[in-house]
Amino acid sequence: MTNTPVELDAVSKSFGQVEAVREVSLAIGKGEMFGLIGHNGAGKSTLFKLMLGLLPASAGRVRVGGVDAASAQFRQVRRRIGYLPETFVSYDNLSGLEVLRLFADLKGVPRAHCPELLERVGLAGAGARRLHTYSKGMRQRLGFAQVLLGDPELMFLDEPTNGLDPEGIAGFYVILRQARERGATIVITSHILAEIQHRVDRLLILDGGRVGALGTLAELRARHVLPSTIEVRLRPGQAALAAGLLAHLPGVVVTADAGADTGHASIACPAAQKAPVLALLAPALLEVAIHEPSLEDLFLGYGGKHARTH
Ligand SMILES: Nc1ncnc2c1ncn2[C@@H]1O[C@H](COP(=O)(O)OP(=O)(O)OP(=O)(O)O)[C@@H](O)[C@H]1O
Repeated sequence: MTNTPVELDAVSKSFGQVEAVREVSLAIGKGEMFGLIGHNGAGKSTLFKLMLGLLPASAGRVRVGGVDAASAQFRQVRRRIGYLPETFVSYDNLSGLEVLRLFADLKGVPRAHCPELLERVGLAGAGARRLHTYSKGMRQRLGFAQVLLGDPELMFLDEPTNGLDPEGIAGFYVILRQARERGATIVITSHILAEIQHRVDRLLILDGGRVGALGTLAELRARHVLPSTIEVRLRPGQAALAAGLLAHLPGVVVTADAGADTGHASIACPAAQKAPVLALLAPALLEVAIHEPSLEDLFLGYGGKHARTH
């Protein structure tokens, strides 16, 4: 695959009056783990379908694997892509192993790989069971096994950890890490922002179908100056004084426990003020913890405002 497996150039998609995706331009590099987040109705699934060639764009150009997604040659590229839809649905009266074999045939992958794949996703003992007996998490695991058939160079995973237990989630990310080690490119969506924020290289926050923000978590933090939070415990009687001590520092807001003197204060603080705050409090400081703005904080500052559920 090319060095830029995904290239979107001013891509838009409308369904009647609804502009689901609006002028999105984006390039995802080979080996990148790329996160796509946005509120319900922000356009994530539509963008996935555009990148998979399942929907034609209304405007703009979609190139995946170096090939135009609207062209006849794209069928060849699609064979090298793994896709996990938001809900993995298959034939309920087939066993897990039979379903996987079916997908192996469709992808042109030897059936002999199927039992090993079931084992990798934690379904070794359940391959002979029919799908209608599977739990939600087991279906998701089977869907993931289907994605891994043929070691795809590019994976699109739509809320892949939905329904997985904590052990399943940890195992899932181990498999993704192994896939990346062999050079795979991964595009992932999730509503569980804490889970993906330290796992993706870059993020796109879709806001009402548009690019709300694009970059690494560090870049987004730097660009959209959100305060860090410094939690401190000070010597007895000092917490109430902290507010006065820090009052002249621009942008610093102190919230101290009222009433009981726990010595605890929470300080919202622009990045540039962290060192001066700590220097001023140092003589009275017993404990300190610094929390940087999370992806959730950033998200609520962008697309979070614009949920679209119609
Ligand atoms: N086939 C369709 N026909 C009409 N409107 C559609 C169709 N598919 C999506 N939409 C609309 O396009 C917008 C974007 O939907 P999309 O499913 O891409 O959002 P999403 O970000 O994946 O949402 P969620 O987080 O809820 O899965 C929504 O307003 C949705 O109602």
